[in-house]
Amino acid sequence: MPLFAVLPSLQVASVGSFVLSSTKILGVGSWIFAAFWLFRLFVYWPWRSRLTRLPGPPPAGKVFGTHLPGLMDPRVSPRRHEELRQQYGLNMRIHGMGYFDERFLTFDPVAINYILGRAADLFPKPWQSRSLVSRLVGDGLFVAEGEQHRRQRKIISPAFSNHSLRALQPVFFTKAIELRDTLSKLVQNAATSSSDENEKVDNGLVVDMNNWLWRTTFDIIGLAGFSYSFDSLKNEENELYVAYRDMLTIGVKYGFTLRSMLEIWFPWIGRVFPNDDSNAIKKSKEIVSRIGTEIVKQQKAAIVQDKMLGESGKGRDILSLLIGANMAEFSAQYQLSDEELLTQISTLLFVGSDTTSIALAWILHLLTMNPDVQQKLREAITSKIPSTDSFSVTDQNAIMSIPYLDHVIKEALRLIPPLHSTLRVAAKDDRIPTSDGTEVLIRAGQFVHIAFEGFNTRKDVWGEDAFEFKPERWANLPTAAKEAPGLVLGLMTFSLGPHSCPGYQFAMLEIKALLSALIPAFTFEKSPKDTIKMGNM
Ligand code: HEM
Repeated sequence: MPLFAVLPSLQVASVGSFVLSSTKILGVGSWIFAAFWLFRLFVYWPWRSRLTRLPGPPPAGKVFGTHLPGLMDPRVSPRRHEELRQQYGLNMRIHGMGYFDERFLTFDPVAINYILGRAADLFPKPWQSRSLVSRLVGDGLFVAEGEQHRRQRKIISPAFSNHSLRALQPVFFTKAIELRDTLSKLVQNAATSSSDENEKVDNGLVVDMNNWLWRTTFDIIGLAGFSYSFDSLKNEENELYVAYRDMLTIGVKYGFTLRSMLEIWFPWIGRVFPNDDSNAIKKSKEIVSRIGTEIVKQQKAAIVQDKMLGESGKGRDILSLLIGANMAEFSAQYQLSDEELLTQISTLLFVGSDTTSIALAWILHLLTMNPDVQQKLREAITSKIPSTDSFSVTDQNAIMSIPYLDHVIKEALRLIPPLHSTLRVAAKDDRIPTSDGTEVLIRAGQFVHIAFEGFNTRKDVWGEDAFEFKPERWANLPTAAKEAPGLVLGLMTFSLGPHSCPGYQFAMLEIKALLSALIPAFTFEKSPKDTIKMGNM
């Protein structure tokens, strides 16, 4: 009724009553909209969901009860996943934002292969999480879906080939040695000076390894990614370094606020009501974009010049290989615009530095908890090369094929994957096959949780000691672990399918170079502050 009463009055309204009538319409419209959503949320969705048929933990509360905190918080999630798996099997139903939001949680290799193998079309990343990342780094490879993703992936793949990555090996070792020498100086200075910003303990020094590793991996991705020198190991003043670090720090903090969630649905809020955080992100993005555009321009010019001189392929960093592939004739149908090339720089910084530095920090942590493994690793490295002061190309190649080094890294990546899970959403109603031959019926719009850590620590695959750090297991893997299909390096850590990590070999080479410089030079112990304590050998 109110709707009928309002509509005619609109046609004859004076300015004043027009405002009044519009307000009424808005009010009524909002109520209809809200009623529609409530009906959809509390009646239609639960009614149409078929995940109810799956086993799963009881609802965590009446209306908005959720299982997410236990599954998303890495401090508790590994054990929680194991509990759930033991109680409900490989495939289960969980609740996301409330009882109405039924989601599919799976540890089943058949289901995961089906979902991630069709990620681009049938199970894309949810637009909400893509929008969060895209606001920081643009629509690069990590965010793109469908045809846009296929094109970008096709062009970027050759840059991650074995051959291309081997050519980057010297960059990894140069930076690894620089880090080692910088830390050595810190330890030596601490021994001779009476005061130091780092805390001295016994024969060593407490050092914030997170910070040093992040600076090193950032320098490496700058040089190997696009021949750009951040030199952050020397100081943290480079304009692009500061801009990117600020953007990421604020972005991660900002990403979990109510305002940021609202901005996902109503992006105009950020434009109409800017605040300090959104201004800082905007400023950082402008700097990244300005310097990134210059880098793309220079690289393009260098490639054109190389071609004219008949020296194509001189540039060996990821971006130049990418631009080279983009300019090649075979790629005409996949060609990326300059804007897309620019977003690949932000994407490389986003996915290529933090992940590796987090992995390294956890590896060092695990080595402090297992001094016997640390010692064995040291011996494995020093027995392979004559001197660890510098690394010849022969030494570098020898290091890359030390089995125990490989096993230590894979075991750490198994136990503590830097990205602990991924989320997908069903683009349409579908039937997901499972390993027991049944099918899970999922409705369009329902979320799928794939927990990398939960998959990597399945006791039925890895054995009762699945939660223990045992690099030796990689010398003789259980049959079930060997047989899991489609995995990268036998792990779920790098995901699988069309969105799997193209940088996994890059990361392995980089981590190997850094460990082989650090482990022979220092002993790492757990510090009283729970940071990693480091002492001279
Ligand atoms: C230990 C280190 C690393 C780990 C654990 C890791 C893990 C992952 C995972 C799990 C994904 C898929 C995410 C998802 O689908 O939700 C991913 C994507 C990606 N990673 Fe890595 N990554 C690492 C290092 C690197 C490095 C060093 C690079 C580049 C130099 C890189 C480049 C990428 C790119 C470009 C994507 C997006 C791929 C796509 O969507 O097609 N990653 N990574």
